[in-house]
Amino acid sequence: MRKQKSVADSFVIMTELVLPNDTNTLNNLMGGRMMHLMDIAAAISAQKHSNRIVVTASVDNVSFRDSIRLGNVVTLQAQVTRAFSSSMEVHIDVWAEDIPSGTKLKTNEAFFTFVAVDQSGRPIDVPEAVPETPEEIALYDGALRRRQLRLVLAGRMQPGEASELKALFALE
Ligand SMILES: CCCCCCCCCCCCCCCC(=O)SCCNC(=O)CCNC(=O)[C@H](O)C(C)(C)COP(=O)(O)OP(=O)(O)OC[C@H]1O[C@@H](n2cnc3c(N)ncnc32)[C@H](O)[C@@H]1OP(=O)(O)O
Repeated sequence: MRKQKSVADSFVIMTELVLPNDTNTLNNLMGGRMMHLMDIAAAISAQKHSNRIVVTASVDNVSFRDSIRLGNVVTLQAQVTRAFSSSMEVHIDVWAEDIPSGTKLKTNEAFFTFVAVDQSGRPIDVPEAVPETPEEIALYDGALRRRQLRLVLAGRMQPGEASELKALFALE
């Protein structure tokens, strides 16, 4: 039987201070730097779940609605939502905090997919991820639909095979 792990065991929290080297000429955190931080936090979460080396396979859309300012404290929270065979979906939330004014704003959210690999870079199976709280269950339930959508967009799945998407759009 496949090993099971609670999704909560993959929870990661990472905190960074936005320094001058991280910003553009408007003193806002650069998008690429933010993506780097998100990739690291999410990868650590996937590693905690799989106890394996992981590689980033895809990132779902990341939008930059609010800028993060020089001197803000950035908090990233990542957790595996669901594991498939060798791949894991990780959900990540990002907050920016201005400590002097005491304000904290959620600025970004994204889903990353990581694949666990062996020493030769070949995909290797990971434990099942078991959700427990209502929020974890909702993320778990939506993960198959998101997986099918990203695999169709990546040209790795035929739209006709995407059962969850067909149900969503009533394609037949
Ligand atoms: C214990 C360890 C300690 C280590 C302590 C170090 C700590 C330090 C922490 C810092 C950690 C930083 C971590 C950065 C992580 C990088 O940034 S890694 C660099 C960027 N990423 C890469 O270079 C990956 C390049 N791509 C690849 O290697 C291959 O395409 C992949 C992803 C392994 C897939 O290989 P493949 O031969 O196509 O395999 P295939 O069997 O077709 O698919 C395997 C799985 O991938 C999924 N997949 C493939 N493509 C996609 C896609 N586009 N979208 C979604 N899923 C996909 C498939 O659906 C399948 O999933 P399952 O059905 O098995 O669940």
